[in-house]
Amino acid sequence: MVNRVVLFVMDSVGIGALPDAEAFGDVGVNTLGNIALATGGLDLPNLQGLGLGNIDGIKGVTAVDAPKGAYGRSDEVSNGKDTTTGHWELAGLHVTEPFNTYPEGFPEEIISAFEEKVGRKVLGNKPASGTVILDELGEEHMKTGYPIVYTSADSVFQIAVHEEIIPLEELYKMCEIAREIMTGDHAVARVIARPFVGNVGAFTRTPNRRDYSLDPFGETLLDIAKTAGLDVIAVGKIEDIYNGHGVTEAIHTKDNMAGIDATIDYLKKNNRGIIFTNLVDFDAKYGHRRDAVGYKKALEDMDQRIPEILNAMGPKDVIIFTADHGNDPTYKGTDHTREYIPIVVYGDAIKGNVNLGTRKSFADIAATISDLLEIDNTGKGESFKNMIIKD
Ligand SMILES: O=P(O)(O)O[C@H]1O[C@H](CO)[C@@H](O)[C@H]1O
Ligand SMILES: [Mn+2]
Ligand SMILES: [Mn+2]
Repeated sequence: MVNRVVLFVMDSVGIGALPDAEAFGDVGVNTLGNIALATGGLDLPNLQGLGLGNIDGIKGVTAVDAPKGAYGRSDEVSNGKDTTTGHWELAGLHVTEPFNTYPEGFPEEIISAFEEKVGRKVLGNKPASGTVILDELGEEHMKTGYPIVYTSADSVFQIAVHEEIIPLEELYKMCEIAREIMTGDHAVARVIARPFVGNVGAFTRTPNRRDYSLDPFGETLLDIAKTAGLDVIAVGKIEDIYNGHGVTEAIHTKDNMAGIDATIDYLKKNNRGIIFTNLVDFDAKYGHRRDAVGYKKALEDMDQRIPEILNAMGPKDVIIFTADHGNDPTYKGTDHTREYIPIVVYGDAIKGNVNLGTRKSFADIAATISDLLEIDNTGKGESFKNMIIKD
């Protein structure tokens, strides 16, 4: 009997190119493997003890003799390599129609509608790295008060403003306006507030980022669990990714360590259902910034805290460590990479040393969680509960 599942997403921690990676512009990508190569190796004793290094085809971490958990990797059915797509598939949806992207910037009619509604002109309107575009346009923004609008290879409409030039409330209002415009034919996966502070040449982004997602197009694992009367606790940006759907309680955390703290706090509380955590620093602070050394340290810092997480678990708790896409910091550009995700499952009720092989869809995780909690499933994905549960 399983009472609670912790679904722990290490954002962007991919483990090697998917068979179709080339169609996404990704050749030879391997977030974990290439970080290990570039930095002289990864020290992840706790994840390795659970079986991370035993996963088929994994590079950069070593296998142990008798891993304490079940382990595997998964292919992605959905047509995309962004956070929304990855998380929706993890929760049991297949995103076969990719979200709109804007490699040439947003069309004139979109920009003019936005400018008219917010009462300001905009700067930028092109794909860019969020830190590079501040260096380029931050000063002009401070002089004119025009928000910086930019996108990336992801399906995103991002608005960057200096917190002392445009108050946060106004930025959030702008995002709501953009969210209304970017629907229908221009359904973008996310509108994102990207506030920053500081002086010219030394701008830094603040934790007041906010994501405005589309509603999931179908019922997810979260909705099903909530309807069944279970707790669905969202830690980090999970609440945003599902636009609040199926979430019963949420906490937004400022960094990976705070996300781990919150997960442990919730594990110590009396709840039943799903604790769904996203640790985004791997992606936002190191993957997109192509900082392999920083990424390595973030991974090792997380690994050091795994014993604390496991100690907070009770006999009816199960934890699943996984990811949503890759973001190889050694690869060209600054975008995500199309990769396998790792799956490591651990708990008193779970058999150790079980190889789950290569799963066909991230949705297998949703199906397995449904099965473990004895609730309905979304109809996508195949449960591997029978392989992992102790008799
Ligand atoms: O370069 P920054 O602004 O961090 O952008 C990254 O963060 C956004 C959301 O994931 C995507 O656009 C991605 O490219
Ligand atoms: Mn992500
Ligand atoms: Mn990202």
